[in-house]
Amino acid sequence: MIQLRNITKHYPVGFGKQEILKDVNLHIHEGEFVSIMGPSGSGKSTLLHILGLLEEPSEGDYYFQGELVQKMNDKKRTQLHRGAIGFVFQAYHLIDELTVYENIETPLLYKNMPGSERKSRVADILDRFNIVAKKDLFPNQLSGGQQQLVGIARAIVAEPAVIFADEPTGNLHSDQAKSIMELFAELNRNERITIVQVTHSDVNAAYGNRIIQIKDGKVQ
Ligand SMILES: Nc1ncnc2c1ncn2[C@@H]1O[C@H](COP(=O)(O)OP(=O)(O)OP(=O)(O)O)[C@@H](O)[C@H]1O
Repeated sequence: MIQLRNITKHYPVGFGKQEILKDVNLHIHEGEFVSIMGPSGSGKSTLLHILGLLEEPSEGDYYFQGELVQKMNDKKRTQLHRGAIGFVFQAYHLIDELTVYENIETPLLYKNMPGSERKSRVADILDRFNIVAKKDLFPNQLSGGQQQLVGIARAIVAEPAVIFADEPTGNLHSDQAKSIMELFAELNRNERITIVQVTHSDVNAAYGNRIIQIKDGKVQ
């Protein structure tokens, strides 16, 4: 599903450049639940952003579902963002001015889905995540764990093939973290959604079926 070949990423620093990712080769198959681990600053988020089409690599080839990402036009990338890819951020990134319901509905508005289908999809997700009673509240009226649930609900409402999650439980208590991880494991197992998470936690990594270690920008 995902293949990286000789990916590098560097940023200009003074007259030189700082290498963040060095010659990364990676294969992620459909249905895997992969955890990316490594020390702070080793390039985990940078790698995840490249995988999630939020950043461009400096060199190398990235194939997503068999297609070379560099050759995709903006329309195709936008399509992938709206359909195939869900991204979950550590800091939730919900829209403060929208209610829980509206936040979750947003990705479906971009897909030109009929109103009745939109309503039923959002209702299903609210029900499944046990947040029906919160649907008219705004993000700042929710706990961190509830906000992250909404973030995940928004990421999966359009039924993506893959979810990229950057330390999704980084700001949560351990019991909240546990329910989020159980939810990911269930989505992976029952709905065959491929999951790639960045985590510092061995406990969270154990929910997946493969660990990718990264150190100094290199996959070990
Ligand atoms: N836009 C940027 N410009 C310059 N350097 C950057 C930029 N983005 C990231 N870096 C650098 O790239 C390195 C790797 O950052 P990254 O966020 O990928 O690490 P990480 O492994 O996710 O770290 P952490 O576990 O602390 O979140 C860091 O040294 C960071 O300063």
